[in-house]
Amino acid sequence: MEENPLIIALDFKGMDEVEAFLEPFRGQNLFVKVGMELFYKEGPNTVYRLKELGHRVFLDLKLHDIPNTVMRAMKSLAGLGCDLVTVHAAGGRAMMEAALEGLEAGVPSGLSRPSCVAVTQLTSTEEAHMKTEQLISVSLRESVYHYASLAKISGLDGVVCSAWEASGIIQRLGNGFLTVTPGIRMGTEDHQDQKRVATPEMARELGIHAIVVGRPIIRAANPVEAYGTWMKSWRGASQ
Ligand SMILES: O=c1ccn([C@@H]2O[C@H](COP(=O)(O)O)[C@@H](O)[C@H]2O)c(=O)[nH]1
Repeated sequence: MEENPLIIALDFKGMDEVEAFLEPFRGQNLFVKVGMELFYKEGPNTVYRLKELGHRVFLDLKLHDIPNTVMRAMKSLAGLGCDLVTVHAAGGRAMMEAALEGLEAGVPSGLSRPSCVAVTQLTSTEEAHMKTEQLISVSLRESVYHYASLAKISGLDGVVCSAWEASGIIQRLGNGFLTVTPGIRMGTEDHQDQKRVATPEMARELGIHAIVVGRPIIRAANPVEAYGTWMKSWRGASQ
């Protein structure tokens, strides 16, 4: 993964909106995230078009199914040429190993396989809800650390977690294991449905590898200006 990317979540209804959003960024190579809304509407052409425009693509479909199904699905996704994909760690070790097997089998010759990271606990989850709804009795941090260890043992490249758990994961599993963190907001912003949030400066200080930012940039009045401001906060003096 390129040094500490800020990944823009392209949470749009369709490619028309994506093209309009990206037009003012022409000439810049971004790292963008395609989620379920866009992929379910537009399909693989989304990835082909974004790659043609020179962007890196995080295809965030959060696969969670039986190992055989995930293996076969990952084989298809690897053929699209995306750079990063996701599974849910709750699917278990056999499922995560199957995901990697599928990615390795499906990657076009001459390309390296997409990195694969596991979602631990969604950044919209609070500890109280995790305990009552998932019946997990350990702390949310412990649950995230457990899922992260499982992902590492399964051979994955890293995890999606919140900034609140990231430094603990890096301490436990090493700096080579990626921490990708959504739930990033400037101090004064509306958190919307995000619960475990941090600012870009905090994320940088915690040693996080990549942040994911959607609405604060894609819904900004001037997205190019907003992206510049966010990059400055995220990269600090090195920007
Ligand atoms: O735990 C998770 C996993 C994925 N996401 C995704 O990241 C973006 C965040 O968008 P914002 O608009 O900045 O809240 C979105 O696409 C989610 O699907 C996450 O938020 N938390």
